[in-house]
Formats: sequence, C-alpha cells, structure tokens
Amino acid sequence: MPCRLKNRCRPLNQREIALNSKICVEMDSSIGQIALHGDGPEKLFSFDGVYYMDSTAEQIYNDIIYPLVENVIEGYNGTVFAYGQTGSGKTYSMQGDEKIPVQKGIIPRTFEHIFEAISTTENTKFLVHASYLEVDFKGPVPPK
Ligand SMILES: Nc1ncnc2c1ncn2[C@@H]1O[C@H](COP(=O)(O)OP(=O)(O)OP(=O)(O)O)[C@@H](O)[C@H]1O
Repeated sequence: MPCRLKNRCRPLNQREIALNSKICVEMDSSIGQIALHGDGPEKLFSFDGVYYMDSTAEQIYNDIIYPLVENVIEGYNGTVFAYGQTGSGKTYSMQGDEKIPVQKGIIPRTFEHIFEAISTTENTKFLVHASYLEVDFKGPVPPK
C-alpha cells in the first residue's frame, strides 16, 4: 500500500496569542509545500498534501481518510498514524471537537463510515476489532 505523508497546521493557541507569537509557516496546497520563516533563511518542506489552519476535519476525512477506509472495507489494510510534537493537534485531528459538527474527528467518522458500509452490504460477513493505543514519550525534563 502506498504511504502518504500529509501535514496539518493548527491555529495559534491562547498561550501563543498572549505571548504575541507570530505565524511562521506558509502553505501552498497546490504543490504540498510548507515554507518556514525563522530567523535564518526560509526553509521549504514537501508533503503529499498540506492543510492550513482553516482546514476542517470534514475536508481532511474526505480527502485522506475516506479512500483509505473504502479500501479497508474492500479487505485491504490501512493505517492512520498521527505524528507530531506535543500540542501540535494529533488528538484534535483524531478525535475532533464534538461541539462543532464540521470538526468531528477521524475516529468517529471512521466508525460511522465502517458501520454504515456494513449495514448496507449484503451477503458479506464482517469482523470488526477495535483497540486504541497512544504512544506517550516522556523525554528528559529540560533544566529550569
Ligand atoms: N486544527 C485545530 N483547530 C483548532 N484547535 C486545534 C487544532 N489542532 C489542535 N488544536 C488545539 O490545540 C491544542 C493541542 O492539540 P492536541 O491536544 O490535539 O495536541 P496533541 O498533538 O494531541 O498533543 P499531545 O501530544 O501533548 O497529546 C488543543 O487545545 C486543541 O483543541
């Protein structure tokens, strides 16, 4: 199965706003590129797709996860792996914000998708297993 690497940028949080932090990334979704503006020269990073801070969980599901789940329903393997530093939005993307329907995350949308497919498919027996694992790395505590 092909592996696709996508990048999602989250909005500034309250702490970052209070610190008067500046947004230092630009995204060009037409070529899947991120430009990082720091103190030094601009750095460019390429991905199979990029999603800026105005992206919705609905858009991400339809673009990335929907075709993967369709393949799983056909019997192929599929994996969604959320990777990123602490506070970067992994849980938000996977679980979403229940209060905002358009921001309902990947996990509840996947369950709905799978069980909808099962309920409308005739003459096929499905076996569904569910487990949930969060890898939490506690690195060295930085000096004060
Ligand atoms: N796309 C987004 N839009 C709005 N808020 C977001 C978005 N992504 C993340 N957030 C907010 O940013 C904060 C950190 O996100 P989240 O908890 O998902 O990070 P995480 O990568 O799972 O962190 P950790 O590795 O520490 O568990 C949360 O308050 C979350 O609601």
